[in-house]
Amino acid sequence: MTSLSVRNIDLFYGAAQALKNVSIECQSNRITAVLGRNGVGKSSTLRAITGINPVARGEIVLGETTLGRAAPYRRARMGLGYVPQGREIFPLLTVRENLETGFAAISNHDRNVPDAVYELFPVLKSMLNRRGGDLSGGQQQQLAIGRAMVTRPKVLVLDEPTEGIQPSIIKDIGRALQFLRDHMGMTILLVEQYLDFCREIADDIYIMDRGEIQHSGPASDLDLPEVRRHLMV
Ligand SMILES: Nc1ncnc2c1ncn2[C@@H]1O[C@H](COP(=O)(O)OP(=O)(O)OP(=O)(O)O)[C@@H](O)[C@H]1O
Repeated sequence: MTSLSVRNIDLFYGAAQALKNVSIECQSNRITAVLGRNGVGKSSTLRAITGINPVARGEIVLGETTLGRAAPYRRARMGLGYVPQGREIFPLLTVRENLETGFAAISNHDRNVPDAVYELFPVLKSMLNRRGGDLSGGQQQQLAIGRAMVTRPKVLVLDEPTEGIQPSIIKDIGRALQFLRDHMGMTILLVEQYLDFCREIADDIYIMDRGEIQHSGPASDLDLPEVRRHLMV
């Protein structure tokens, strides 16, 4: 059981500050959601956590380990799984090959696809030899989560897993994330614009606006009018 702490991070793109003093506590075995409109800094937060973009200030701690300047592949080996925005499936590789790209982050004797991937997403098993690019958006999202599961993450971070996906598959994805929390001991952080999905599956919710955390607390205590005010364009 591993927690993830984001502590007082600042992140810049050139002179533009995208994140200001952002702190997020993801407790072990809980689902934490960061909600916010387009462009408020959600993806930047995940790119700081995964090490794709360096932070100018603050620290990120995975379990007991401060990540410092560790490269993304090292973070993956330490147990950090990442499902990027837009899924980043390889369109010309098969479903099986896409899943196997996760092997790069793990040691030789773990190089297999866990049964749980096919139990959670049976459609992947039936489409193993199809090209990634032939899958629907929802199937690609399931494949992206399956690929992250291949790396046996202790902490899984997901960038807008419901984006562009039909409601029935959103429900499947919500159930899958709850299964990973409840039965595989994963700590989950997701960023989203879809309030109802977060209220349904998250334990803790943070609201982000203009690069800053504006509000946080247990999902059961959400001040809905305040949250909707931050989510309005
Ligand atoms: N590579 C980059 N170079 C310069 N500015 C960037 C870059 N990536 C993001 N930004 C800017 O940083 C701010 C935060 O963007 P970010 O993508 O983190 O927001 P977001 O909340 O994830 O939005 P979205 O839902 O559109 O992905 C925005 O003003 C955006 O234009």
